[in-house]
Amino acid sequence: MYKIGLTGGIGSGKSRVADFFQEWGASVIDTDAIAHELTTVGGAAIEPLRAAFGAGMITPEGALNRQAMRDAVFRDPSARLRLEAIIHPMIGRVTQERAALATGCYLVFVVPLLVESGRWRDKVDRICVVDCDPATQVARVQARSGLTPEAIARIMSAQASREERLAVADDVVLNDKDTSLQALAQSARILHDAWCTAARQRQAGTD
Ligand SMILES: CC(C)(COP(=O)(O)OP(=O)(O)OC[C@H]1O[C@@H](n2cnc3c(N)ncnc32)[C@H](O)[C@@H]1O)[C@@H](O)C(=O)NCCC(=O)NCCS
Ligand SMILES: Nc1ncnc2c1ncn2[C@@H]1O[C@H](COP(=O)(O)OP(=O)(O)OP(=O)(O)O)[C@@H](O)[C@H]1O
Repeated sequence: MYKIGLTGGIGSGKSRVADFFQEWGASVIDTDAIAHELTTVGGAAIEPLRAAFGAGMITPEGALNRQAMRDAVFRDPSARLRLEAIIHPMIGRVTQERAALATGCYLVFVVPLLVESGRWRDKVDRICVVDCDPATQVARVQARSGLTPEAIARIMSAQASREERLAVADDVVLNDKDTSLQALAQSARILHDAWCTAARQRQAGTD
């Protein structure tokens, strides 16, 4: 199956762009959503996280205390690495299981840390970056979550830079402060059409 790795910094608009591709017939696997499933009440990561970080990181209901974990890991890189060492292999396994079942004209993996992980280049046909200026990222995340600009800056400093992402991109969707949702849909549509064509050509070549 033709595979796309879709990435971008926090608040760049990855989920919005992935929603368009899904509406147009692609399969979408969102690793952020998988991380949330693993850390909700009864999620497979809860007990390993309780053992590694203590009961204070788990809510009375049995979900991950996201605010406490956010405060811990984006202030302390060693804590972030411990969290990632537990949860990333789990995310990887679920991602593989879902990819094996995927249908549609092509498959999109939404991966916030695609560039950082360095493990995706050989797993996808195209790397697509949703590109956004950092000030707009901060404004969008603030509007969505109410996090302070300082908290958002800490998260962004744990991520690749705009330049590092663009350096590995095969395709770029610009989604900066002047990009309307209509313009975003238009640029996404151009990529969708190109990927469908490439996927069909690949299929024809293997028939
Ligand atoms: C630290 C946690 C609990 C904070 O939860 P919160 O609800 O505030 O954020 P959420 O999970 O919705 O993530 C929002 C965005 O933060 C950024 N982010 C999340 N984890 C990381 C990370 N380890 N490094 C850098 N940025 C990250 C991404 O841009 C992501 O889209 C959560 O982000 C988490 O469990 N992170 C570890 C899993 C992970 O690495 N996820 C991202 C890639 S799959
Ligand atoms: N071009 C745009 N015009 C207006 N709002 C936008 C635009 N692009 C994205 N947004 C809004 O900005 C917010 C962030 O977008 P989105 O959730 O798609 O980003 P993301 O890259 O998936 O972020 P995260 O990494 O935090 O999950 C959302 O509320 C979304 O609706």
